[in-house]
Amino acid sequence: MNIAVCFNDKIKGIVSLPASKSISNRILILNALADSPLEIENLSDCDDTKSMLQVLQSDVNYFDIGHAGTAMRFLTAFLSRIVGIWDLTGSERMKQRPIGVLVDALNRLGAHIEYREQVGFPPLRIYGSYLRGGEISIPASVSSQYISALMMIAPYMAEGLRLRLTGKVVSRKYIDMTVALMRFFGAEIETNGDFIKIAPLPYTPVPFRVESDWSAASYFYELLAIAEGGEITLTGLEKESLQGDAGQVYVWEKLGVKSSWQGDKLMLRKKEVEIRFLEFNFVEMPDLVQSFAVACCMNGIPFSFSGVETLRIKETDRITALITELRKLGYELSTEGEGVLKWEGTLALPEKNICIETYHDHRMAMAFAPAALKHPGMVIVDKEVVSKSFADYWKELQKLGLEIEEVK
Ligand SMILES: O=C(O)C1=C[C@@H](OP(=O)(O)O)[C@@H](O)[C@H](O)C1
Ligand SMILES: C=C(OP(=O)(O)O)C(=O)O
Repeated sequence: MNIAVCFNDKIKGIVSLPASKSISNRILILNALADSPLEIENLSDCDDTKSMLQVLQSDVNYFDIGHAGTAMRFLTAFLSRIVGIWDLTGSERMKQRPIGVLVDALNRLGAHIEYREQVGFPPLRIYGSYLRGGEISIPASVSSQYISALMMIAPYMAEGLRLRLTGKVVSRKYIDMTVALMRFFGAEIETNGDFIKIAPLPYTPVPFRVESDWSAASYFYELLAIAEGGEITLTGLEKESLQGDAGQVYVWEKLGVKSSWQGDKLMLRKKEVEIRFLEFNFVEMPDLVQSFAVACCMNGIPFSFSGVETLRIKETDRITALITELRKLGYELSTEGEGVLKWEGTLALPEKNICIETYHDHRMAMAFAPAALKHPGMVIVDKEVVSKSFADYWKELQKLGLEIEEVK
């Protein structure tokens, strides 16, 4: 369904954030490997976690995990050590998202995985069996999810795993999250720069509560950054978070949103904008580029964002999507090589009837919605797309004064 969106002038309220999908999908894998009988508290109810659960609870051997990158990558590794023949596929977009680095690594460690269509991409046929393990080098510049996937099954490889990361390491904070969660389940891991050593020591089941999602928090920061005034309370977040996206707090401060903890609640308030230009490297927080790009344009703050090369292989090519859709609102963005997205302040005439395409990407819908503060009545295509990570997104925005009208 497509919707026209606008806001009442007062942005004030309490927002309940969804559980982290990254943590949920890791804990499901760790729990399954540990054969844990324990319930996971506050597991995400998002599509990507449902995709993961559907596979882990199933008794068939053909799985379609839709758009869920973590499910595709983590399950490829997980299934390669479960005896049986498994077919793993996903959405049309998933078939364009590379997986060769992970498949090559697993095959070198003793797995047997074949491509069903295009070499290097899903769908896959996985002949699950015993994994020998050992030492390998793996390129770390495409997706950290390949590394997390290998690491999580490493305690169940006969020789354990010694991983040498090569090239530029992207999304490293997600690797750190994997290390922390594995240790919580009793794994023995030594890290030394880009070398990771994991002992062949099975996990111990532990009770676990999933914290709320810091990536989802970004849309409320963004909303307040664009708004004239207001106050938003976010619930469920951890201050000492396992999520790298918690680092966004300091960047929003520059854009005029101050955060303060009141017990376990995070209060967001307006303050003066500190900068006229935002230069930031997003290599550790790739999922936040859309929120910051829209916020900066709406506030007339030119920017240069580096570390964005992996955005081309996410749910959509997010670089092209941002350039195309922000152009409709009157902002001319450009790129510099593969790794930089920038806005030098060049304006164009906004379109009359703005209609934002979302390209099956939850973060396009979520990041563009706050722009309705400046463009009331703009249309967002396919409102349901948000369920990939945040099914109640529109409901939470409505608490803050969003009005939604269904349109054709
Ligand atoms: O491990 C994870 O949970 C994730 C890692 C990141 O992907 P890349 O490592 O492909 O950048 C991130 O963009 C994704 O949303 C979730
Ligand atoms: C990139 C994302 O997810 P995934 O790679 O897990 O599909 C995301 O949620 O922004």
